Amino acid sequence: MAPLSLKGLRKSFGKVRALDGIDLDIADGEFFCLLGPSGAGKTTTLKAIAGLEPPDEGRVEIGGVDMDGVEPYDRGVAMCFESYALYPHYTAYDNMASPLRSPRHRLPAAEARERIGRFAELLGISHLLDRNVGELSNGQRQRVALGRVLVRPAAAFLLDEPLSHLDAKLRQAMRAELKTIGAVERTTTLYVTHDYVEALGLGDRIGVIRDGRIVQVGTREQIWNEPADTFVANAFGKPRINLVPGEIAAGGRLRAADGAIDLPVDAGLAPGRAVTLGVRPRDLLLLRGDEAPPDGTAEVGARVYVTEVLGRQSEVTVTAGDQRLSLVVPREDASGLAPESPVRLGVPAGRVLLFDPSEGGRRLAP
Ligand SMILES: Nc1ncnc2c1ncn2[C@@H]1O[C@H](COP(=O)(O)OP(=O)(O)OP(=O)(O)O)[C@@H](O)[C@H]1O
Repeated sequence: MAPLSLKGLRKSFGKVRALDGIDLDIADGEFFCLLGPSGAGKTTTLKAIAGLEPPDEGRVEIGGVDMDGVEPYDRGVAMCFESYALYPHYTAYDNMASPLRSPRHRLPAAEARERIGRFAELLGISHLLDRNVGELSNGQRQRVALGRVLVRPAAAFLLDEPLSHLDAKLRQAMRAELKTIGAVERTTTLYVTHDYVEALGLGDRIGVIRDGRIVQVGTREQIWNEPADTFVANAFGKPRINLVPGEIAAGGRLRAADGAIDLPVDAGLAPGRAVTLGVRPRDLLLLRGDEAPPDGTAEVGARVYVTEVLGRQSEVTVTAGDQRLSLVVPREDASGLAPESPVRLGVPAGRVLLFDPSEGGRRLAP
């Protein structure tokens, strides 16, 4: 167990700047998720920590020790790649056992067997241990690869999309298992994903990375309720957050969607200032009949564009003024909503976020 600290990491591949000054502190025993789109620099960050891709500038510290000049196998980290590197002609058991047979991590045979058995059980692969890895499905191989990483006592685990090849149901089950394994082992873990559900479900804290920089670090509540900018707001939630151009009007009001949205705001912004209003689809209300909006909720007239059933809920897309908005409502509330039907929405003023339309869309309020 050890804290991880990255200071000003930079790395370029030719003209591509993969890391553009990564600063990150992960506490001892913390489960930290790094979320970002393809090409953001996630894998390069892990490789820099593991010592597989030395940074051009900056520093990696593990357990307070500067890793400059320390060979990968001396860093005490165990890394799991998305492209699991397994020995295809070995059994799953021998693949999991191989790190424990190396001189550096050798464990007494009985202890190794016990650990392998325990992790195989947690990962649901006990029945596969005698099979050659070459005969396994991608999802099974991925679990063996993960097992091979976790079985070895390490100062930190670096996991690169370790569940990407599992089907949705198994993925959900494994997320829960992983969290338990983390709690049991209490090992500092840096977990890389481009799946926001995974990040929200697993991370003690989450870091959002874009273009080789960390855009925001926070708990799931902070990232969800106070996204640093429109990029972070867009990265979490499906359907995506509604982002609507608007303007601060006189008397502390916000007007958006060509005047269709008119809300009181308490943002301390000067009238005439352009803003982007953000509101999540699950925060919008569909007002029924002549139901009055609850306190603190503004009413907005709209027309149904399309509805789509998502299990027990429905996504309703409406047109308000010159904008399309998505809302997610209980399925029964959306039944009978034909395209073009007029509807009334409730926009809770307390759930509205304001962003700067320029300056990278940084959040202005609350
Ligand atoms: N060995 C390399 N040679 C050249 N370019 C590289 C190399 N490794 C990474 N890059 C580039 O650096 C950038 C960051 O890559 P990286 O693999 O870290 O992203 P990522 O966030 O892990 O993406 P993904 O989710 O697709 O795996 C990308 O533009 C990538 O093409």
